[in-house]
Amino acid sequence: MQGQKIPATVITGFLGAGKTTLIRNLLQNAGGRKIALIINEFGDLGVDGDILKGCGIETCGEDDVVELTNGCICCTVADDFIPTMTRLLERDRVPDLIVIETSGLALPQPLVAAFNWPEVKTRVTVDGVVTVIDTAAVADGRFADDEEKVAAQRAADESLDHDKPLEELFEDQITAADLIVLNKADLVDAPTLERVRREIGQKSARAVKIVTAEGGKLPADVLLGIAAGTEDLIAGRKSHHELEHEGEAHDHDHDEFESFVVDAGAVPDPATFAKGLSRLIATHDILRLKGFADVPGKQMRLVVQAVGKRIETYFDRAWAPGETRATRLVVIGLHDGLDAVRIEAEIRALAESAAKEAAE
Ligand SMILES: Nc1nc2c(ncn2[C@@H]2O[C@H](COP(=O)(O)OP(=O)(O)OP(=O)(O)O)[C@@H](O)[C@H]2O)c(=O)[nH]1
Repeated sequence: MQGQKIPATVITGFLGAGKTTLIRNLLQNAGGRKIALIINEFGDLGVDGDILKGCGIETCGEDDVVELTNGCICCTVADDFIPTMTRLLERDRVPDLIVIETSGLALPQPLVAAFNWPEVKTRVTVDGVVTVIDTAAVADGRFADDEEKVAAQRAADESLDHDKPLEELFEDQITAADLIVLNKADLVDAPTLERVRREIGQKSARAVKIVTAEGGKLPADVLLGIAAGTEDLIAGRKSHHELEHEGEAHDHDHDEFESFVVDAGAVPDPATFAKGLSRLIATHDILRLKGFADVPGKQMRLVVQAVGKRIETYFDRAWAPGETRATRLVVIGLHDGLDAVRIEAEIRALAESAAKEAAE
């Protein structure tokens, strides 16, 4: 029994798996529950929080969305997460439910362990850790790290301890799960979905429930009310990093990943811009690119979302009065694979050439 503690649901999963999309859907089906959201992102541009704030769902006002952008939540527990939780719990009307979206690069373990801190433990319990998976990316082998590349990196720098960044992080997020969502089921056929389900089932040491979803659409009852009390169990779900450094005082970091923000000019022709971005993403092996674009003559803001080569653009809301219309994109990739100067110049050139084409 968890008594009257407030349930908190942790939504984790790799970059672009569909965490924000799933949360948006959950908010729409929240059945009047007052939900507070804590959103953590890798990169200096708060895109997810901004998208959720802009979604106009009644149960979720601007005050109910707290963004943590000072790095991955697993590394900023003491400085960011605990104070944020304390402030939430001091509010006049405490939420019925807290939903936490981790960054796509976060290890869920340190975050869940933080629910054992005295400030939080008496008031909140982790209802469940929901791990969202991009089924199409798994099917494409995105998380099976390139063994040759890993070996070359280690040979060049013996001190590297996170030698398989993508694969390990992916496995750590599965290890922490109380529920696994195979999202983007629409992008694969039925046999592929079954293959991925088996693969993920094998990676999970415990018999964790696996469900499939398209567009993160799942009934709220599937995601909520798991009543796992995960904070009491997390010590048994160690990450690769914790296993490697057991008994040592050792901080982990995210040095193997990098992000930067690009400011580009207005984009009169979103379709041409998106096509160019998709080519650029493939050339530079960018893991994730997202942000907003200014399309002249349009009242609405354009959202740009890319996960690997797959790119999506849509208008989400009108630019607010006083808000500066701008094109800003965050780019995330592996540290040794990103040439930030070139990528920035190429994105700017793409916006310019899209502008020229529209003018002709
Ligand atoms: N085809 C398809 N696309 C999806 C699905 N779910 C999400 N997407 C798209 O995938 C992209 C990333 O979705 P997000 O919900 O932003 O992913 P995220 O996990 O929050 O991303 P990060 O916070 O950057 O790690 C967006 O373009 C979504 O529209 C799905 O089930 N099918």
